[in-house]
Amino acid sequence: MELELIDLTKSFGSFTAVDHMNLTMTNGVYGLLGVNGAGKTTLMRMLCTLLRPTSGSISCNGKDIFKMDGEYRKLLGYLPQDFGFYPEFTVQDYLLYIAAIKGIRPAPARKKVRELIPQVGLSKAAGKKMKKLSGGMKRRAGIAQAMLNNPKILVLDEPTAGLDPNERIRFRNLISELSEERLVLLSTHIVSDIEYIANKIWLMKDGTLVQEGTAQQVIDSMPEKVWHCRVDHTQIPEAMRRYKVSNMKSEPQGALLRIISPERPYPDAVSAEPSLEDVFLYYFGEQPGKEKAGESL
Ligand SMILES: Nc1ncnc2c1ncn2[C@@H]1O[C@H](COP(=O)(O)OP(=O)(O)OP(=O)(O)O)[C@@H](O)[C@H]1O
Repeated sequence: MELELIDLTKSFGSFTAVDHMNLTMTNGVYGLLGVNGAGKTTLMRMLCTLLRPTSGSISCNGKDIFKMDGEYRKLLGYLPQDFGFYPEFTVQDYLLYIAAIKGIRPAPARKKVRELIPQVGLSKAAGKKMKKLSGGMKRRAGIAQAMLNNPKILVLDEPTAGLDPNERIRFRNLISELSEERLVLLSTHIVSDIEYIANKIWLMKDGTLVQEGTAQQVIDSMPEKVWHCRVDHTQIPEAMRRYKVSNMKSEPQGALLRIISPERPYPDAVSAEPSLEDVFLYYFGEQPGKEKAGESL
């Protein structure tokens, strides 16, 4: 399976949400990381043929996906950010209903639903109404609906939004399990969602890719260094103004700061191993010294 984006662009009026993106995906997990408004959903909606590009193309194994029509949709599973469900339906009925919409015949649909429910960890909830499920369970039901046609391409838009840490871990494991012999693209603005499971990470900002590679390659790409330093309480505001501070731990005698900076910020600062969180802050955090909106009011 190969998906190729060539010069892919989507504009809404004069605003360009996805700006001449070029990339190729094969089987494995791809993590699309970016802040709100980066263009992730727009990109995913184009990949699912729900939005037409303004220019450029997307091809699947060499064929234009917009010309493949039903053939492409058979290969595709999609979990939108806000997926609709019928609150009064049980999990099982909901999945059977979606299977019917997808044109899967009743007997194979029942078989697939029986297979998927335990796979997404919903065995005990199969007879529960959708409205009674926790956020994590709903998301898992959402993944199950995207998997009904056994898709070769699985697109998940912010699938971990609103999940608690346990549900996040469970979810990550599920994605890893599902990614065998499949192309999985998932978007998030939470680094830990993809740090350990994505074979490739894309950092997306203002409609373009600012960095790509394995977690380690993305970490190695950061041109600045990470420093640990202890400062007095009175120095904190100044440090926050001058530097990108990726973490601050307050202690009785001061604060332990994690700073991203090209040079040693304080004489006693010691250099630390950068993490993907630091890279995220480096590319997406506010510039030091910039006034925050409303600060002068
Ligand atoms: N139909 C539309 N008309 C006009 N502007 C749009 C439309 N859809 C998206 N945009 C704009 O395109 C930009 C990218 O939006 P998009 O939803 O793709 O970002 P995102 O990275 O998915 O963010 P989020 O995490 O908030 O969903 C935003 O500035 C958004 O306001």
